[in-house]
Amino acid sequence: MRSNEYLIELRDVCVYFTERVGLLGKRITKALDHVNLKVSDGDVIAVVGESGAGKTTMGRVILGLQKPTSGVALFRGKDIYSLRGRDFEEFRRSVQWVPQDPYSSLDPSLTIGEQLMAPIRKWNPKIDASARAQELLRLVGLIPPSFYMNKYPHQLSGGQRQRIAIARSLASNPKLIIADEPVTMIDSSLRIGFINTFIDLMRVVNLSLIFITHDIALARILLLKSGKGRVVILKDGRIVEEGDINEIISNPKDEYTKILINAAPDLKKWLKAYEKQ
Ligand SMILES: Nc1ncnc2c1ncn2[C@@H]1O[C@H](COP(=O)(O)OP(=O)(O)OP(=O)(O)O)[C@@H](O)[C@H]1O
Repeated sequence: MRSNEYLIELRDVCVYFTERVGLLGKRITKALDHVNLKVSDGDVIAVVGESGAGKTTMGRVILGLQKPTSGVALFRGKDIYSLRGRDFEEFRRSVQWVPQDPYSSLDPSLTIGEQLMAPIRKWNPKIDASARAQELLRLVGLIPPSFYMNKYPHQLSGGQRQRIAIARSLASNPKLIIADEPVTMIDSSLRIGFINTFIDLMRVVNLSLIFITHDIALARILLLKSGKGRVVILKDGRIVEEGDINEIISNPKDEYTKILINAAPDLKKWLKAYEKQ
C-alpha cells in the first residue's frame, strides 16, 4: 500500500518531554518511543496500556495537537504538522476526538441543540443544522431527539452526556474518531451499550475508530463485536504487541500483556474456558 492510501500513518514517532529537576538536572519522559502505526479507512484499533503508557499522547499526535520530537505523523501521506489551507481543513474535518470526560467538552450554558448545531454550521453551512443535529442524536441512541435538543448538559446523565460528545464529534462527517477512555466515567452496566453504539456508528457512517482504554477485556469486547480490527499494546511509549486480540490474549508474547490480562478478571475466566476447549 502506498503511504497516501493510509488514513493515518505514524513513522518512527517519538515524543519526549523534558522537565527541569532542581537547578541543573532534567528528567526526560519518553511518552512515545519509536512508534509505528498504520490506520486504514474502516479500521478499528484498540490501544491498550496502563496509566502513563502513552495512549493519550498517541491520540494527541494523531489529532495534530502534539508534534513529535522526531519521526512523522501522516494524514493521507502528508505530514500533519505541515498541513496548510485546504489540506489542513480536510484533516481537521476528518479526525475527531471523543474525550474521557464529557463535562470538559460540553458548554454548560448552551443547550444540546446549540452545541450540536454550531459545529454542523461550521462544517456544512448549507444544510439544515437542526435536522442534522436531530439525526446525530438518533444515531447515538438519544431518542426522541427533540426531547434532548432543548436540554442543558446538567439535565442529562453522564452516559447521555457522553453520547452527546460522540454526536458532536460526528458533526464534521469525520473519517476517524479517536475515543480516549470514552466509557470510564460511565456506569459499568452501561458500557456494553456504548460499545454497541460505536459499532453501529462505524457501520452506518463508515468510520475508523481508535479506541483508547486501559481495560483489555473491554478492547476484546469491542473488537469481537465489531468483527474486525486489532489491538495495540502500549508500554512505556512503545508498542510491545499488535495484532488479533484473541491470539494475543491466548498467547501473549510480552510479560506486560500478561500483566494486563491478569488485571482483567473477565479475561482470566475466558482464558480458562478457552484452554478447556
Ligand atoms: N505535557 C507533558 N509534560 C510532561 N510529561 C508528560 C506530558 N504529557 C504526558 N506526559 C507524560 O508522558 C507519559 C505518557 O502520558 P499519557 O497521558 O500519554 O499516558 P496515558 O497512557 O494516556 O495515561 P492515562 O491512562 O493515565 O491517561 C506519562 O509519563 C506522562 O506523565
